[in-house]
This record gives sequence, structure tokens and C-alpha cells, in this order.
Amino acid sequence: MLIGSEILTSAQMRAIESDAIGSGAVTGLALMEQAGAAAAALIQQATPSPKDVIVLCGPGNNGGDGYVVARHLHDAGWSVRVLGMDNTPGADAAHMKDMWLKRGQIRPLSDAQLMCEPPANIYVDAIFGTGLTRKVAGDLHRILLRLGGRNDDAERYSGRIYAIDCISGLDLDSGQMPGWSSEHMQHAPRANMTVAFHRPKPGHLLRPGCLLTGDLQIVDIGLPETKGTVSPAPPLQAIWPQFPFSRSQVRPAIAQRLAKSPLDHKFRHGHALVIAGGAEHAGAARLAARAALRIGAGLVTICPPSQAMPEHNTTPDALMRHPVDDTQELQDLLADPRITAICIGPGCGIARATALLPAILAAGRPCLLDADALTALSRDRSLFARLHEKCVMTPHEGEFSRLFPNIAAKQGRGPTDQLTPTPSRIDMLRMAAHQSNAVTLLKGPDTVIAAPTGACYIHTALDVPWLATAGSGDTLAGIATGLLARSLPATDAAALAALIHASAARKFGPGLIADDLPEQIPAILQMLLT
Ligand SMILES: NC(=O)C1=CN([C@@H]2O[C@H](COP(=O)(O)OP(=O)(O)OC[C@H]3O[C@@H](n4cnc5c(N)ncnc54)[C@H](O)[C@@H]3O)[C@@H](O)[C@H]2O)[C@@H](O)CC1
Ligand SMILES: Nc1ncnc2c1ncn2[C@@H]1O[C@H](COP(=O)(O)OP(=O)(O)O)[C@@H](O)[C@H]1O
Ligand SMILES: [K+]
Repeated sequence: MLIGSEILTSAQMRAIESDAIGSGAVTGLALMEQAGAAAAALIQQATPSPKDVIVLCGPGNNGGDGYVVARHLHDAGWSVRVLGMDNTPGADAAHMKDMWLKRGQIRPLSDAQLMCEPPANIYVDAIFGTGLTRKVAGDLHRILLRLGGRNDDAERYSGRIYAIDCISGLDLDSGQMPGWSSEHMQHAPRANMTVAFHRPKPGHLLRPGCLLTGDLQIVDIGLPETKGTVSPAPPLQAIWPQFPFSRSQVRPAIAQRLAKSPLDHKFRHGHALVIAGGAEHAGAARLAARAALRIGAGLVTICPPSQAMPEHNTTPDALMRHPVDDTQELQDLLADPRITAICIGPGCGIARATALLPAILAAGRPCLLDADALTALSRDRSLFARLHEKCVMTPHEGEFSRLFPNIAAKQGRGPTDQLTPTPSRIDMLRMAAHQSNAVTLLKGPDTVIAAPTGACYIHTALDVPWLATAGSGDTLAGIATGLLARSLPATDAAALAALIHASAARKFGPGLIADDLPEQIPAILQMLLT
């Protein structure tokens, strides 16, 4: 498995916190002090000279953190104004509020008050965190819309918001803003930076939450290490760009498989077949084949129909070519046990994918299903029953909705007042992987990968929007196929492919076209293997 950061749900985080407090290992007050002090330090680092700040404190412990931030910034010489609430907060937050009151006053947390305040350089959002129980309404909603720039004072807040734990109103389990219409979402506040505690939560990494989170900083607040011990939930992990991308992120067994030993020969690194289609889409299959070669598959053979063979008489010369016109020819080819993975979909054509899929699935080998193969599957449901746990499907959202209409229908019912109004992308992917019995990777800036076992990764690629270019998905399919050919387990192949794909885009930068992606792989392998 890749080593990602463990992701905790709000309930898991609360359980860890109360266990730690219950066991006497920490006090709630100490956790709050650590949380607020760390947030204040990061805010100071982000804006080095003493500044003018307004801290918005809500009724619970998130507000308590806000009072700690206010105190630390005040003590560091900042000019601090606090807007807070009358409600009696919990004992820890009440204590922190009292500590602040020894230094300054608290004006009401109201939209009218915020509007009257002279502008500040920085605004700290400590209204709600993990304790959100319902949609934010009334005056607090108006405050959030103002911070998001709905009023004519938008420039006051733009680029100046620092969130404690999350932008207030965000459901940290789903990444959604419950009760926010799409019109309101245009004015949801966006943080420059979010300081969150102990572990990332799903809502920090899933859209739209990740778009409101800004630079996500996870700080240690003295809770005991829990990695892998939050049971019985299946593991949920984040792969995100803040991690240095290095060998240490990949378990030794995987790194070993990626390396090539002096005693190995090419067949030890697998033989991948890439099924190609008609001449007009030949490039898609070749992109996948090139990526499979670059990731180190020992051999890659592209299999077009014989009439399209001339289209493939081009580079890379390392690529082998073998015509496949029908199921029998494919079965003859698959009689060779040294073929260790098959890619079908990119540039294949739906009719050809429908015809060849039964033989590919019957072979029981690792296989990657993308593009036209996914459309074929969604049109012929009988093929679904033949999927197996060595299959990886890589749909984008449109393909996902066609493949899993029952799951997609649970989405997009419009805003509701309840928390977690519709299944999150994590829930959807877990359902899809369970239903199909195949590893499923839903593409996007917040790619989610789920295994039939329930193990799940969120891969964040928000920083590489130039991946949205024709053929980029074909390259991802090729990387994953190459990893499957090299005998990586399907979930690892899918997650590592997403990581290598985004790393390649990161390395190349803007101006990227899909052809550039495979060419970045050697340097990425170098980083991984040394
Ligand atoms: N869990 C932990 O380990 C730690 C949590 N800390 C902080 O505590 C926060 C969680 O604190 P709480 O559980 O008190 O929750 P919050 O402070 O997020 O909010 C809870 C309060 O808001 C009210 N509320 C919830 N939704 C509302 C809505 N839509 N409109 C109006 N009122 C609403 C609740 O009735 C309650 O009074 C975290 O986000 C974090 O900032 C930190 O102090 C450090 C440690
Ligand atoms: N805005 C974005 N930010 C980061 N990655 C993106 C973005 N849009 C798309 N991607 C990634 O680019 C790839 C596009 O795949 P796909 O839609 O199948 O394109 P194509 O069919 O042209 O190959 C996917 O890996 C997806 O995760
Ligand atoms: K907040």
C-alpha cells in the first residue's frame, strides 16, 4: 500500500479526543491551547509583520480556539479585534474567552458589526468547526456570505481569510456546505489557509470543500498517535501534494517491485496488452502504451484491428504491434501466460470493446477498463457480473453516472438543511467498488479510489489543473496498466498511477500536453527508487 496520511471523520476525531481526555493523557484545555497557539504561529508565518486582525469566534470549541488565536496574536504585538457570541460556551472555551477578556473586549458577532468595523488585514474564521449540526442560517449565514464577497465590500476579505479547522458551514465529512444553494456557493468564503488538527478530514479534500480550504496545514496538538487503529472502519487515506514525493511514501515491497534487479529479464517485469481501435483514435491507445512502457512494463504490445495497423507504424519503436480482429484472435494471444495485464478502452471504440470484453474478463488477468470499455459496460449490464477484483475502472464523472446510475442518482438532489445531505464521493466510490467488485477510480482534481474491501484513497491534484487536457486520462490508464503488468495489486496500481500522473504534471508545469506526461516518468522513478 501507498503510505498516505490517515484521514479521520469528525466522529473518529471526537472519539480520539474524548479517549485521550478520558485516559488522562491530555486535557481539553491543553488541546485547545495547542490548537490555537499552532494556528496563531502559522498565521504569523504567513504574514510576518504585525498586522491588524479580526477574529470571529463562534459558540463552541472552534470559537474557543479563536480566543486562543486572538490572545497569541495580541501577545505577539498584533492589533486584535474579536467578534464573539453571548452563548455560554463549554468550560474550556469559556476559560479561553475569559483569558482574552483580560486583554481586550468582545464585540457582537453580527453582520452589522462586521460591516461597521474598519477593514482589517486578516480575518480569522473560528465560528464553526467539526461541531456543525445543521445548516448555518440567519445572521451567521450573512456573515459567511459577506466574507465570501457577496456585498459591495468584497475586496476587504479576498485573500485575507484564515480558517480554524475549516471554513465555517463546511461539513467536514462530506466536503459539502449543507443548505447552500449554487447561487450562495459562488459567495462561499475561501480561506487562504486552513489550520486543522491531528489529521485531515474528508471535507478538506473533497469538492467543494477543498476549493474553500486554501493551503491546508495539519498541526499536531498532542493527541496520541492512532494511525491504523481507528477500527472497524476500513482505511481512508489522503495522498496530497504537501507530502514530499519520495520512496518513503511507498512501502518497501512496492518500491522493490518497481526497481529492476540485475538478474531480472524483461518478462519478469510483465507484458501489457493495449487494445487499440480504429485509425481515427489511434493516438489514445498509443499514449496508454507509451506510459505503460515508461513505467517499466517489460513488454507492451498494442493490438489494433488489422485494417488500422498502418496507423501504428510509428514511434515508440519499443512498442510491439499485433493485430486482433476478433475474440478468437484475442483468446489465442491470451493463451500466453506471460501476458500480465490488459488495457481496454482508450481509442478502442464501443462496439469493439463490447465484443472483446467478455474474453478479457474471462481471462481473469489484471485489467484496466477506461473510456469506451466503460461505456460498453454501462450499455451491457451482463458484463458487470464478470468484473473481478483484479479489474481497475477509471471513469470520469460522466462515465461514473452511466456505470452506476443508482449511486449517481443519490447525488445532486439540491441543497438540504441536513448534514451530509447526499453521499460523499467516498461513500459513492465505496458503494461502486463493492457493487462492481472492481477497484474504482473516479477521476478529477479530487480523485477518489476505492477497493471492494472498502479501503479508500483521496488523491488531491488541485494544484495541477493543466492535467485537464485531451489524452491525459489515456496516460493515466497506461501508467496503471504498466503497474498492473508489473504485478502491483490493483488498488496500489490505481493509487500509485494517480500519484505518478499528477507528479508528472507537476514536474512539467503549465503548457502540458498528454504526450509530455510519460516523458516525466523516468525522473519520477528515479526519485522513487533512490
Ligand atoms: N476534537 C478535538 O480534538 C479538538 C477540537 N478543537 C476545536 O473544537 C472544534 C469542535 O468544537 P465543538 O464540538 O464545540 O463544535 P463547534 O465549535 O464547531 O460548534 C459547536 C457549537 O455550534 C452550535 N452549532 C452547530 N451548528 C450550528 C449552526 N448551523 N448554527 C448555529 N449554531 C450551530 C452547536 O450547538 C454548538 O454550540 C473543532 O473544530 C476544533 O476547532 C480544538 O480545540 C482542539 C481539539
Ligand atoms: N482540473 C483538474 N485538476 C487536476 N486534474 C484534473 C483536472 N481535470 C482533469 N484532471 C485529470 O486529468 C485526467 C483526465 O482524464 P479524462 O477526462 O479521461 O481525459 P481524456 O479522456 O482526454 O484522456 C484525469 O486523470 C483527471 O483526474
Ligand atoms: K472555522
